[in-house]
Amino acid sequence: MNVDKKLARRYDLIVWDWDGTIMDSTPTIVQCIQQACRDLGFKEPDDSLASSVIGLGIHDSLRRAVPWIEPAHFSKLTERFRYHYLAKDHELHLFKGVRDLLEKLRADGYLLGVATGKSRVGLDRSLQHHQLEHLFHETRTADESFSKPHPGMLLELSDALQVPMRRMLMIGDTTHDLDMAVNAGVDAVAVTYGAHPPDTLKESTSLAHVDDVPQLAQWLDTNLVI
Ligand SMILES: O=C(O)COP(=O)(O)O
Repeated sequence: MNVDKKLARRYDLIVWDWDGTIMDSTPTIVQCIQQACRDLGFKEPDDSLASSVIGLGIHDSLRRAVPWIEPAHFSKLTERFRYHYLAKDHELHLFKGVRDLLEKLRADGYLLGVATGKSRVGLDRSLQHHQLEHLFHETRTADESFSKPHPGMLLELSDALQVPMRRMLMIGDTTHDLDMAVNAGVDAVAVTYGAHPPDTLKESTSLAHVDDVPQLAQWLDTNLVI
C-alpha cells in the first residue's frame, strides 16, 4: 500500500447504524409496532411516530411510540412486537449497493463497526443471515451497551479498536445516530433513505446528507481522504 495514501486518510474507523442504513427494514419495524398494538387492543401510532423511535432500542422505542399505555403493558407489547418481527426478519434485504460498498471499504483497509439499537441476538441473526459477519471488526448493540443518543457505543468501539474519536465516522439514518455522534465528538454522515425524513435530519449536525447508496459511496470516495 502507498504510505502517503495511508497517511492522508481522514478516518480509520467507519461505524454503521443497522436498520434504515444497511438494512431496508423501516416499513417492517413500523408495521410490527402497529400490529403489536392491534393485537392487544391499544391505539396504534401512525407511521411518522412509529418511524421516529427506530434506533432507540426496543424498550425506549415502544415507550415513545405508544406513550398512552400503562407501563405494566410494555412487556406484553414487546413480546408481540418480537413475535411479528421474527416472522418477517428473514424477508428483509440490504439496501442495494451496501454490500459492495462495505466490501470495498474493508478491502481498502478501513476498520468497520456497527452501533445499533437492535438487540445482540437480533443483530447477530441478521449478520449471519446476510453473511456479513466477516466484514465488521466490532459491533455494539443497545441491550449490551448504551442506547442512542448516549455516546457509550461509540466510546466502546473507540476503546476496542484503539481509534480516537476524531478518526471515526458515523453513518446513520436517524437523529438518534447523529446525536450519538455529536455526544461522542464523532463526525457523521446522514443517509436520508431510512427511518427519519430528510428535513428532520437536516436540522441535526452532520457533515453531509446523502439520498441513496451510490451518493454515499461517492461521498466516501471523495471525503475519506484529505
Ligand atoms: O431500533 C431498532 O431496532 C433499529 O436500530 P438501529 O436503527 O439503531 O439499527
